[in-house]
Amino acid sequence: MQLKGSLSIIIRLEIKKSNKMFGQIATVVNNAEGDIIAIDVIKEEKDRTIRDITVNVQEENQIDNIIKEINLLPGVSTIHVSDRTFLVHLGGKLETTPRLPVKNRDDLSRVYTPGVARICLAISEDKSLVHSLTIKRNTVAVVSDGSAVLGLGNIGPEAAMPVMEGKAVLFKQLGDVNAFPICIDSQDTDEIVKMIKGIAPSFGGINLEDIASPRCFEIEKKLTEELDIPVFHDDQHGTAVVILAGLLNAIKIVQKRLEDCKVVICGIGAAGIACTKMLQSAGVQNIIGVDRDGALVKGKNYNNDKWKWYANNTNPNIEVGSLSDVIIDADIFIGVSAPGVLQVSDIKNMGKDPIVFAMANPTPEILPEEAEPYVKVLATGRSDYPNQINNVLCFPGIFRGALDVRASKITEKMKLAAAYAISNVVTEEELNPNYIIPSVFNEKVVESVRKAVAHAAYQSGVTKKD
Ligand SMILES: NC(=O)C1=CN([C@@H]2O[C@H](COP(=O)(O)OP(=O)(O)OC[C@H]3O[C@@H](n4cnc5c(N)ncnc54)[C@H](O)[C@@H]3O)[C@@H](O)[C@H]2O)C=CC1
Ligand SMILES: CC(=O)C(=O)O
Ligand SMILES: [Mg+2]
Repeated sequence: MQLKGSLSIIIRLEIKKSNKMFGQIATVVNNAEGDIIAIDVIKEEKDRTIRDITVNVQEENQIDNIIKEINLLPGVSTIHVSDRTFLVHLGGKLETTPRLPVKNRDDLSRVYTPGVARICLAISEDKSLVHSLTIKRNTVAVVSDGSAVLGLGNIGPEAAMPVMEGKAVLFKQLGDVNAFPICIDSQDTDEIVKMIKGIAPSFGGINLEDIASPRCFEIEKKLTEELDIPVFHDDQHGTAVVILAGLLNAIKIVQKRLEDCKVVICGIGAAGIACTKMLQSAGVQNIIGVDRDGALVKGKNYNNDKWKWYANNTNPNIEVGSLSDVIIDADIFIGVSAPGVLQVSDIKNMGKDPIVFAMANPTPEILPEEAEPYVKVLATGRSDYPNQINNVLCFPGIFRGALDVRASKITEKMKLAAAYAISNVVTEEELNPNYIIPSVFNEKVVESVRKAVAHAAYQSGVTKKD
């Protein structure tokens, strides 16, 4: 699969000093539409120089072109090529760090045996002490079965690991929540539930990730019923929270009311269904869901309970047909489906000042370059375009808030509070079509979400701690 989007490579070159070739190297890279962003001298010898050039390209096949052309230049040869994204993944992105040093026998006897036995016995007498005396209090499992990884599909648990590690890094960096990537080698609902219940004693929360629908709904429901720690399927609720946050601001720019808007959602899976429910909670009335076979409508027979619910509770005007049919006059398009599903001609048929959230990862439903001339507000799930609508704006803060008050669940009230908190980080003065949602690095985000979620948890009556 060829992926489009900023790729960064480092090419190590040997250049004979007798041939002054650097200008030609730059020309070759430029002609292949690569962008040289750094040059480092690795070694200087009398008759040769070794240099690393860092080049950004948009597509993988440009890399082969650049290397081929460079190797044709007299006196120049490539020693090796490394992909900077692969380099940051070498050895994984995480490690565990002890919170205290063990310097001598005295420390050892407290941290480990015999001293630790007293702590074990205390917890065995009062299980709730596990929250104050172990890592559980501040630790989340990021669990996937590898069945719906980003928009890449069912690529399996091993291939899901880099995404789960990435989520764990973000949990820690943004929310100071410890997180472990746990990829399970089973795609059987009951088996997954059993495995997660089995590891739950070690964790203060379970973040389900990239588990395909409809299996993800059943897994989340069973775990929520059976565990006393928050269980949160990020692709459903994290995404829905951030979409609502973005829409609350986008709608101000186009001066419409959510209640009056026609919203088309493409991809009625985990993210699409949760997003629909959240928008309904915020007052949207006319939502039309579209999947591979077109719009979901009342009266059609669906073999999945979620779609039956969907058909009966959305699309009030019973609009039928393909995405291109039902998108006519829509105010808002939300894509949580697959790359390239939306055409420019569809956007042209939308109502005045279209809002388009093309959120499939890593390649959106329409490329921003194509859509931009025809939309008023555009957002994607990616960090290399403005308006990144990504659940990373939600999950660190929502778990930070939930863990701080030892919430046993994440309720609708807590999710709505998170959405409003995220949207309110953007002030009236800052709001513009390229800034409807705060950056992931905006330090106010996690703190605002944390406070709002903790408060809503009290109001929902699900806290176990002041
Ligand atoms: N930006 C963000 O924060 C997030 C983005 N996403 C993206 O949304 C997409 C869906 O994710 P999930 O809901 O977790 O997956 P899912 O597998 O639960 O649902 C995907 C749905 O899209 C449908 N679909 C696939 N191709 C389609 C097409 N050509 N036309 C219409 N429908 C189509 C599938 O039938 C399925 O119902 C993925 O690309 C994922 O990366 C998901 C969560 C967060
Ligand atoms: C962002 C995310 O969770 C996804 O694309 O699946
Ligand atoms: Mg995901």
